Amino acid sequence: MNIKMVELFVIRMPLKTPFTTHLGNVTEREGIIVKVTNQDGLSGFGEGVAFSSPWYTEETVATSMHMLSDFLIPLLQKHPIQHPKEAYSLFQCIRRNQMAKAAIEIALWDLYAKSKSLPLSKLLGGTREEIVSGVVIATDSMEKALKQIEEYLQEGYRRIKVKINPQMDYPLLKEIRRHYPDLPIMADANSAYTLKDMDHLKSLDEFNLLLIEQPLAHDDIIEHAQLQKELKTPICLDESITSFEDAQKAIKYGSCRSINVKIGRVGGLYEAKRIHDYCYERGIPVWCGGMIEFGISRAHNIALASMPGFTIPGDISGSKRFWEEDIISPEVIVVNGKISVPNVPGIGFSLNEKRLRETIIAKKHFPFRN
Ligand SMILES: O=C(O)CCC(=O)c1ccccc1C(=O)O
Ligand SMILES: [Mg+2]
Repeated sequence: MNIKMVELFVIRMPLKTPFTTHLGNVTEREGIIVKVTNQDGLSGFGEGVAFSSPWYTEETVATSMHMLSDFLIPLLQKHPIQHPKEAYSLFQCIRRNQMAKAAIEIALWDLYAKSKSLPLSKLLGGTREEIVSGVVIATDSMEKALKQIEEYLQEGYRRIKVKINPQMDYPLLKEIRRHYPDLPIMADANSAYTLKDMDHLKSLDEFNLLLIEQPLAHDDIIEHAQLQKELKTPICLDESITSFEDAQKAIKYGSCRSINVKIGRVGGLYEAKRIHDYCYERGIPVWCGGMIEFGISRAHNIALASMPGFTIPGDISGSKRFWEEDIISPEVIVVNGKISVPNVPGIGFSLNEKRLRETIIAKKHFPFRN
């Protein structure tokens, strides 16, 4: 791919409103923007989606910077590749660290798509011209949740997801259903329950949820299979699926009926596409998850979600959901609940250099000798 330079930029922005789950509050977001430039002067962009602390997965911004700087970029320097799908096997000698791997792997996909003058969505096999957007409600009170839902519906969103936990589930969902009997609703537990809560979780079946996401342990697929046998509501796995093999096992053993595909959590677009293809062949619906991300990762999500198996609206909201001003230009906008898939080479959005300068807190560069 004739790489000439890789640059890493750590940026930081406050969220417009705090994002609250039973695992804590996110009020500020740090992330890593990756820029890969080739000999022709074309650049591809990626984003590292690990958080500042390891509350969602074990990775952090600092561990990602370490992996990228000391292992992943040096591997690429030593072993030139012809196609981005080779990065996945090149990185296999490093255990896990999926978000660090994805950060640079997706930049290679963007660069490759640009070098072939193809939209990334088309390169991946995407077929949609627009995708249905969804928005997540993550707040600490019923009143705030209802107010946010009303506002988002007014902005055009057509599907919501609410964060739940044993202290805040049945009454919250009951109240939302009372106001919106037909709204497509998902509930995401981020592992707030155990099998002891089986009867309690069964009581949520009455709300006709699209699905319940990751009710049990973050690394479990065994007990989820037990739970799915008893629940009418489809279980969707998020945290438990960190690779194609995890997805295969979860489906084989009946641990879930849908998968939340996050590019960062599974180590890149190649692996995300493999999970999609496997599920698509078997009629298992998938959807694209979110990471409170900046625009570069959001743009990659849009390309991914244009593939035919992404039949459930994802957590892909507009740039304005989290940011006063996003890091991309133009920003991602939601019109009538939908986002259009760009039809220009690569991810279809460029880096907003002014916003980068305003939010940057560290940078590093890695020249390549060819
Ligand atoms: O980006 C978004 O829209 C938020 C999606 C979300 O729920 C989330 C955000 C950060 C970490 C984990 C999760 C999750 O899906 O569990
Ligand atoms: Mg989740």
